Amino acid sequence: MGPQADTDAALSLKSVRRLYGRGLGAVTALDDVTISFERGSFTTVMGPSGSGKSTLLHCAAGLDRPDAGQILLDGQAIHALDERKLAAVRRRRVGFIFQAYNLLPALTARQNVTLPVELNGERPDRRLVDEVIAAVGMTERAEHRPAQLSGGQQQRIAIARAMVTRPAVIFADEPTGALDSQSAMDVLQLLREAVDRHGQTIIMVTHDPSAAAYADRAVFLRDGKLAGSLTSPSADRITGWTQQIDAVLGGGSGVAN
Ligand SMILES: Nc1ncnc2c1ncn2[C@@H]1O[C@H](COP(=O)(O)OP(=O)(O)OP(=O)(O)O)[C@@H](O)[C@H]1O
Repeated sequence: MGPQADTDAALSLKSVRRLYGRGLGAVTALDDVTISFERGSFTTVMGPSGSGKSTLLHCAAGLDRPDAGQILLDGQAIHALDERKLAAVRRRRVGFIFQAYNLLPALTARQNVTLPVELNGERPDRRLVDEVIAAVGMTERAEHRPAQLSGGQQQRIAIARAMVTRPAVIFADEPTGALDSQSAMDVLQLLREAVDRHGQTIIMVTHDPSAAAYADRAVFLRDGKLAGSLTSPSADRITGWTQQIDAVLGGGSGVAN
Protein backbone atom coordinates (compact mmCIF):
# COMPACT_ATOMS: atom_id res chain seq x y z
CA MET A 1 0.00 0.00 0.00
CA GLY A 2 1.19 3.55 -0.76
CA PRO A 3 1.52 6.40 1.70
CA GLN A 4 -2.25 7.03 1.86
CA ALA A 5 -5.01 4.89 3.28
CA ASP A 6 -6.82 2.71 0.71
CA THR A 7 -9.87 4.66 -0.48
CA ASP A 8 -11.45 1.71 -2.36
CA ALA A 9 -11.57 -0.57 0.67
CA ALA A 10 -14.63 -0.83 2.93
CA LEU A 11 -12.28 0.08 5.79
CA SER A 12 -8.67 1.15 5.83
CA LEU A 13 -6.38 1.96 8.75
CA LYS A 14 -3.05 3.69 8.18
CA SER A 15 -0.39 3.92 10.93
CA VAL A 16 -3.03 3.89 13.67
CA ARG A 17 -1.86 4.34 17.26
CA ARG A 18 -3.94 4.29 20.42
CA LEU A 19 -2.40 4.95 23.81
CA TYR A 20 -4.10 4.63 27.18
CA GLY A 21 -2.79 6.53 30.19
CA ARG A 22 0.39 8.56 30.50
CA GLY A 23 3.95 8.25 31.72
CA LEU A 24 5.21 4.96 33.14
CA GLY A 25 1.74 3.44 33.26
CA ALA A 26 0.97 4.19 29.60
CA VAL A 27 -0.20 1.29 27.45
CA THR A 28 0.18 1.25 23.66
CA ALA A 29 -3.02 -0.61 22.77
CA LEU A 30 -2.48 -0.13 19.01
CA ASP A 31 1.04 0.42 17.75
CA ASP A 32 1.31 1.66 14.16
CA VAL A 33 -1.38 -0.59 12.67
CA THR A 34 -1.87 -0.45 8.90
CA ILE A 35 -4.49 -2.75 7.38
CA SER A 36 -7.30 -2.69 4.80
CA PHE A 37 -10.53 -4.66 4.59
CA GLU A 38 -11.93 -5.22 1.10
CA ARG A 39 -15.60 -4.77 0.36
CA GLY A 40 -17.49 -8.04 0.56
CA SER A 41 -14.85 -9.78 2.66
CA PHE A 42 -15.04 -11.61 5.99
CA THR A 43 -12.03 -11.05 8.28
CA THR A 44 -11.44 -12.37 11.75
CA VAL A 45 -9.19 -10.58 14.23
CA MET A 46 -7.39 -12.87 16.65
CA GLY A 47 -4.73 -12.56 19.32
CA PRO A 48 -4.15 -13.01 23.03
CA SER A 49 -6.06 -11.16 25.71
CA GLY A 50 -4.88 -7.54 25.82
CA SER A 51 -3.37 -7.61 22.30
CA GLY A 52 -5.60 -4.76 21.10
CA LYS A 53 -8.48 -6.52 19.32
CA SER A 54 -11.27 -4.55 20.99
CA THR A 55 -9.35 -1.29 20.64
CA LEU A 56 -8.95 -1.95 16.91
CA LEU A 57 -12.67 -2.66 16.56
CA HIS A 58 -13.67 0.40 18.60
CA CYS A 59 -11.42 2.79 16.66
CA ALA A 60 -12.49 1.34 13.30
CA ALA A 61 -16.19 1.56 14.21
CA GLY A 62 -16.04 5.14 15.47
CA LEU A 63 -16.59 4.19 19.12
CA ASP A 64 -13.12 5.44 20.04
CA ARG A 65 -10.62 7.80 18.41
CA PRO A 66 -6.99 6.96 17.62
CA ASP A 67 -4.17 9.19 18.92
CA ALA A 68 -2.48 9.09 15.52
CA GLY A 69 -3.05 7.71 12.04
CA GLN A 70 -5.87 7.65 9.52
CA ILE A 71 -9.05 5.62 9.38
CA LEU A 72 -11.19 5.59 6.24
CA LEU A 73 -14.61 3.98 6.58
CA ASP A 74 -16.47 3.62 3.30
CA GLY A 75 -14.08 6.26 1.91
CA GLN A 76 -14.79 8.78 4.69
CA ALA A 77 -12.00 9.89 7.04
CA ILE A 78 -13.37 9.23 10.53
CA HIS A 79 -10.24 9.56 12.71
CA ALA A 80 -10.67 13.26 13.39
CA LEU A 81 -14.45 13.63 13.50
CA ASP A 82 -16.13 15.20 16.53
CA GLU A 83 -18.46 13.09 18.68
CA ARG A 84 -21.65 14.24 16.95
CA LYS A 85 -20.36 13.30 13.50
CA LEU A 86 -18.93 10.03 14.80
CA ALA A 87 -22.36 9.14 16.21
CA ALA A 88 -23.85 9.67 12.75
CA VAL A 89 -21.17 7.42 11.22
CA ARG A 90 -21.99 4.70 13.77
CA ARG A 91 -25.71 4.93 13.05
CA ARG A 92 -25.47 4.94 9.26
CA ARG A 93 -22.32 3.18 8.16
CA VAL A 94 -21.70 0.40 10.66
CA GLY A 95 -23.57 -2.49 12.23
CA PHE A 96 -22.67 -4.19 15.51
CA ILE A 97 -23.11 -7.72 16.77
CA PHE A 98 -22.14 -8.36 20.40
CA GLN A 99 -21.58 -11.51 22.44
CA ALA A 100 -24.53 -10.54 24.69
CA TYR A 101 -26.90 -9.81 21.72
CA ASN A 102 -27.92 -6.43 23.26
CA LEU A 103 -31.57 -6.60 22.14
CA LEU A 104 -34.13 -4.38 23.85
CA PRO A 105 -36.29 -6.69 26.01
CA ALA A 106 -39.52 -4.67 25.72
CA LEU A 107 -39.52 -4.77 21.91
CA THR A 108 -40.46 -7.66 19.65
CA ALA A 109 -37.82 -9.24 17.43
CA ARG A 110 -39.16 -7.26 14.45
CA GLN A 111 -39.15 -3.98 16.40
CA ASN A 112 -35.55 -4.64 17.44
CA VAL A 113 -34.63 -5.06 13.78
CA THR A 114 -36.33 -1.84 12.66
CA LEU A 115 -34.98 0.25 15.54
CA PRO A 116 -31.72 1.39 13.86
CA VAL A 117 -33.70 2.60 10.84
CA GLU A 118 -36.09 4.54 13.06
CA LEU A 119 -33.20 6.03 15.04
CA ASN A 120 -31.94 7.38 11.71
CA GLY A 121 -35.26 9.19 11.37
CA GLU A 122 -36.33 6.96 8.48
CA ARG A 123 -39.37 4.82 7.89
CA PRO A 124 -38.48 1.11 7.76
CA ASP A 125 -38.89 -0.45 4.31
CA ARG A 126 -41.19 -3.38 5.13
CA ARG A 127 -39.91 -5.52 2.26
CA LEU A 128 -36.29 -5.07 3.32
CA VAL A 129 -37.16 -5.80 6.97
CA ASP A 130 -39.03 -8.97 5.95
CA GLU A 131 -36.09 -9.94 3.75
CA VAL A 132 -33.43 -9.64 6.47
CA ILE A 133 -35.65 -11.42 9.01
CA ALA A 134 -36.20 -14.23 6.48
CA ALA A 135 -32.47 -14.31 5.68
CA VAL A 136 -31.75 -15.19 9.32
CA GLY A 137 -34.59 -17.73 9.43
CA MET A 138 -36.70 -15.82 11.98
CA THR A 139 -39.92 -15.09 10.04
CA GLU A 140 -41.99 -17.39 12.29
CA ARG A 141 -40.76 -15.79 15.49
CA ALA A 142 -40.63 -12.14 14.45
CA GLU A 143 -43.37 -11.12 16.90
CA HIS A 144 -41.68 -12.78 19.91
CA ARG A 145 -39.82 -10.81 22.54
CA PRO A 146 -36.13 -11.60 23.26
CA ALA A 147 -36.96 -13.47 26.51
CA GLN A 148 -39.07 -15.90 24.44
CA LEU A 149 -36.14 -16.70 22.14
CA SER A 150 -33.08 -18.93 22.58
CA GLY A 151 -29.62 -17.38 22.59
CA GLY A 152 -29.02 -18.50 19.01
CA GLN A 153 -32.34 -16.99 17.89
CA GLN A 154 -31.56 -13.72 19.68
CA GLN A 155 -28.20 -13.55 17.93
CA ARG A 156 -29.92 -14.14 14.58
CA ILE A 157 -32.14 -11.14 15.28
CA ALA A 158 -29.06 -9.12 16.20
CA ILE A 159 -27.57 -10.08 12.80
CA ALA A 160 -30.76 -8.95 11.01
CA ARG A 161 -30.62 -5.68 12.97
CA ALA A 162 -26.99 -5.17 11.92
CA MET A 163 -27.83 -5.83 8.25
CA VAL A 164 -30.98 -3.72 7.94
CA THR A 165 -29.23 -0.37 7.47
CA ARG A 166 -27.02 -1.97 4.78
CA PRO A 167 -23.89 -0.77 6.57
CA ALA A 168 -20.46 -0.55 4.94
CA VAL A 169 -19.05 -2.81 7.67
CA ILE A 170 -20.52 -5.11 10.32
CA PHE A 171 -18.35 -5.48 13.42
CA ALA A 172 -18.89 -8.62 15.47
CA ASP A 173 -17.26 -8.97 18.91
CA GLU A 174 -17.15 -12.65 19.97
CA PRO A 175 -20.63 -13.20 18.44
CA THR A 176 -20.65 -16.91 19.26
CA GLY A 177 -19.03 -16.63 22.70
CA ALA A 178 -22.28 -17.33 24.58
CA LEU A 179 -23.71 -19.99 22.25
CA ASP A 180 -23.70 -23.79 22.20
CA SER A 181 -21.72 -25.27 19.33
CA GLN A 182 -24.70 -25.95 17.01
CA SER A 183 -26.12 -22.41 17.44
CA ALA A 184 -22.61 -21.02 16.99
CA MET A 185 -22.25 -22.83 13.65
CA ASP A 186 -25.67 -21.55 12.51
CA VAL A 187 -24.72 -17.98 13.37
CA LEU A 188 -21.33 -18.26 11.63
CA GLN A 189 -23.04 -19.72 8.56
CA LEU A 190 -25.41 -16.72 8.50
CA LEU A 191 -22.49 -14.31 8.69
CA ARG A 192 -20.83 -16.20 5.83
CA GLU A 193 -24.04 -15.90 3.77
CA ALA A 194 -24.29 -12.18 4.52
CA VAL A 195 -20.88 -11.85 2.83
CA ASP A 196 -21.44 -14.31 -0.04
CA ARG A 197 -25.04 -13.44 -0.94
CA HIS A 198 -25.38 -9.82 0.15
CA GLY A 199 -21.81 -8.57 -0.38
CA GLN A 200 -21.60 -7.51 3.25
CA THR A 201 -18.18 -6.73 4.79
CA ILE A 202 -17.65 -8.34 8.19
CA ILE A 203 -14.89 -7.97 10.78
CA MET A 204 -15.17 -10.40 13.68
CA VAL A 205 -13.13 -10.74 16.85
CA THR A 206 -12.90 -14.31 18.12
CA HIS A 207 -10.68 -16.53 20.23
CA ASP A 208 -12.04 -19.69 18.62
CA PRO A 209 -10.03 -21.12 15.67
CA SER A 210 -13.06 -23.08 14.41
CA ALA A 211 -15.14 -19.86 14.29
CA ALA A 212 -12.28 -18.05 12.55
CA ALA A 213 -12.28 -20.75 9.86
CA TYR A 214 -15.52 -19.26 8.45
CA ALA A 215 -13.63 -16.09 7.47
CA ASP A 216 -11.70 -15.31 4.28
CA ARG A 217 -8.75 -14.08 6.28
CA ALA A 218 -7.48 -14.24 9.85
CA VAL A 219 -5.28 -11.41 11.12
CA PHE A 220 -3.31 -11.75 14.34
CA LEU A 221 -2.53 -8.99 16.79
CA ARG A 222 0.16 -9.17 19.43
CA ASP A 223 1.09 -6.33 21.80
CA GLY A 224 -0.90 -3.88 19.70
CA LYS A 225 0.92 -4.78 16.48
CA LEU A 226 -0.10 -6.87 13.51
CA ALA A 227 1.76 -10.14 13.89
CA GLY A 228 0.64 -11.73 10.60
CA SER A 229 -2.32 -13.01 8.63
CA LEU A 230 -3.65 -16.14 6.94
CA THR A 231 -5.97 -16.31 3.94
CA SER A 232 -8.64 -19.05 3.76
CA PRO A 233 -7.72 -20.09 7.29
CA SER A 234 -8.58 -23.56 8.58
CA ALA A 235 -8.81 -24.16 12.32
CA ASP A 236 -5.69 -26.36 12.12
CA ARG A 237 -3.67 -23.75 10.25
CA ILE A 238 -4.71 -21.07 12.76
CA THR A 239 -3.68 -23.24 15.69
CA GLY A 240 -0.41 -24.14 13.96
CA TRP A 241 0.32 -20.52 13.11
CA THR A 242 -0.32 -19.46 16.68
CA GLN A 243 2.09 -22.07 18.02
CA GLN A 244 4.67 -20.89 15.50
CA ILE A 245 4.58 -17.23 16.54
CA ASP A 246 4.60 -18.27 20.17
CA ALA A 247 7.76 -20.26 19.48
CA VAL A 248 9.37 -17.24 17.77
CA LEU A 249 8.13 -14.51 20.09
CA GLY A 250 7.79 -16.51 23.29
CA GLY A 251 4.83 -16.74 25.65
CA GLY A 252 1.33 -18.11 25.28
CA SER A 253 -0.85 -16.50 22.65
CA GLY A 254 -4.17 -17.46 24.24
CA VAL A 255 -5.71 -17.80 20.78
CA ALA A 256 -6.83 -21.36 21.33
CA ASN A 257 -8.48 -20.86 24.71
N1 LIG B 1 -9.98 2.26 28.68
C1 LIG B 1 -8.75 1.76 28.88
N2 LIG B 1 -7.92 2.34 29.76
C2 LIG B 1 -6.67 1.86 29.96
N3 LIG B 1 -6.15 0.79 29.31
C3 LIG B 1 -6.95 0.17 28.41
C4 LIG B 1 -8.28 0.61 28.15
N4 LIG B 1 -8.83 -0.22 27.22
C5 LIG B 1 -7.88 -1.12 26.91
N5 LIG B 1 -6.74 -0.89 27.62
C6 LIG B 1 -5.48 -1.66 27.53
O1 LIG B 1 -5.10 -1.72 26.16
C7 LIG B 1 -4.60 -3.03 25.81
C8 LIG B 1 -5.46 -3.61 24.69
O2 LIG B 1 -6.77 -3.91 25.20
P1 LIG B 1 -7.93 -4.54 24.31
O3 LIG B 1 -9.16 -4.57 25.16
O4 LIG B 1 -8.00 -3.85 23.01
O5 LIG B 1 -7.39 -6.04 24.11
P2 LIG B 1 -8.16 -7.33 23.55
O6 LIG B 1 -7.19 -7.99 22.64
O7 LIG B 1 -9.47 -6.95 23.02
O8 LIG B 1 -8.33 -8.21 24.87
P3 LIG B 1 -9.49 -9.30 25.27
O9 LIG B 1 -9.28 -10.48 24.37
O10 LIG B 1 -9.13 -9.63 26.70
O11 LIG B 1 -10.81 -8.62 25.14
C9 LIG B 1 -4.62 -3.83 27.10
O12 LIG B 1 -3.34 -3.75 27.69
C10 LIG B 1 -5.64 -3.11 27.95
O13 LIG B 1 -5.38 -3.30 29.32
